[in-house]
Formats: sequence, C-alpha cells, structure tokens
Amino acid sequence: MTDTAPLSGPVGDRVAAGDWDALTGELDAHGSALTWPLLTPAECAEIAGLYDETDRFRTTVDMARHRFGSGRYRYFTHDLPGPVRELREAFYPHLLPVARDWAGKLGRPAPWPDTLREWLTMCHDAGQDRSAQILLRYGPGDWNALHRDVFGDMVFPLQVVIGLDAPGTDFTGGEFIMTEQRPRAQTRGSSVTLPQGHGLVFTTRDRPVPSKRGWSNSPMRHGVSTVRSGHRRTLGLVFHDAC
Ligand SMILES: O=C(O)CCC(=O)C(=O)O
Ligand SMILES: [Fe+2]
Repeated sequence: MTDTAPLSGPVGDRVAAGDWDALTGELDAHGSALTWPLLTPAECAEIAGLYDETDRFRTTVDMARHRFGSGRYRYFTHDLPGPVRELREAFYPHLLPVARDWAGKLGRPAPWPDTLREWLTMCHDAGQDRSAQILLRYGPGDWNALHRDVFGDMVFPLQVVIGLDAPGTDFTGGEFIMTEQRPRAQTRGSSVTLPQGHGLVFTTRDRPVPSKRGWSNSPMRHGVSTVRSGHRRTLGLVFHDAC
C-alpha cells in the first residue's frame, strides 16, 4: 500500500492490507515501525473529537500533576468506539508472531493466546481489568516523559500509537521519541515524525538484539518531545489491560 492508496472499507481490513513482512523486518531492526495510512484526515478528526464526549472515558490524566510530562489523556471505558476497537482487534494477530518470536529469542514465556479476546480474559482474571486505550492531547509546551506502559505482570510487548494531526501543519515539534539502553553501552535515542492517519508500532518494554552469545535484551522507553506550536492528538492502543 502506498501513500495514495484509497482509504475505504472497514479499518480492520486496512490494517491487514499492508506489507506486514516489511513492517516486521523494521520492527526487528529498530524496535519500532511506521504503518501505511490507516485513517483519512476526516476519520482522524472524528476520533480526536471523541475526547470531548466525557461519558466515553473512565478517567482523565493530567500529565503534569503526575510528573509524566505536560498534556492530558483520557482512558476509554471498555465500551470502545467502533474504529478504535476494530483497529486494536486487527493489529493483534499481526503483532502476535513478533511477540512470540521475541519471547523465544529472549528465552521468556510467550503466554499470549491466538485471540485478543482470550488474552484479555487472562488479563482480567489476573486483576488487570481496566481499559488502557487512550486519547492524548498536547498543546504548545506539552510533552510526554520517557516511560513504559507496563501496568502489571500481564504484558503484551508491542503497542501502537496513531497520529491524529498533521505534523508541520497542525503542530511543530512533538516528535515521537525512543531510547534504547544497549547492553553494556550508552543509551541510543531515536525520533519518528508520526504522520496523520498512520500508526507507529513499537515495543512496550524491550527488544532482542543479536549478541555474541545469541540474543540479549535491550530495554526501551518512549515519549514525545515538546510541542513547539499547535496541537498534537494521538490514539494509543495497548494490548493488555490496566490495574
Ligand atoms: O503521543 C504519542 O505519540 C505517544 C503516546 C504514548 O505514550 C502511547 O501511546 O503509549
Ligand atoms: Fe506510552
């Protein structure tokens, strides 16, 4: 799929229609990878606009108050809006083989079943039963501190953020940033400009990197650099639930 591919039909089909081999290769090499376009600007605006429908959310987080950075985000209730639910469900089966492959390389258990539904039941049974899907809003001066979205023992190791505003047009600054703590070496930083309507798949916790003895584990964190002007809104999808 290219930048000019028509965006029509169910959003889940658009997730499935991309070049997953290329995306997986990129994820293996860098711990993050951009998708092809998934949403039109109108669909992005519609999702971003849900932020004001307060009944859809279980709580609002003021990032400055928690020293998470600056800006606000809202956790959806389990009753997810159609496109948000469809996107999440469509990503899971494509991310699952990567999660399992990485767990194998790192000699860890791979507890994730074939369906998101079964995995969420496992999360809920373990006490992680609150929705962790979020809509974020950043204005001028806002930023997101480097962090990892791990809420308990139940962790799906990959997540997705979808850009809802156009960089350079709707906002400046606000790059998605990642750090990678390399084994016995200094930390490496990287940044991604998230195009409107595209997703960025990235590791929640760490990734396997080749080492002399096979594979070692490179812890990674993510955040957002300061928004210099305008407004940046994103949709965050994680595949485990929260406590
Ligand atoms: O706004 C962003 O680009 C990243 C938000 C975030 O931390 C997440 O989706 O987990
Ligand atoms: Fe995050």
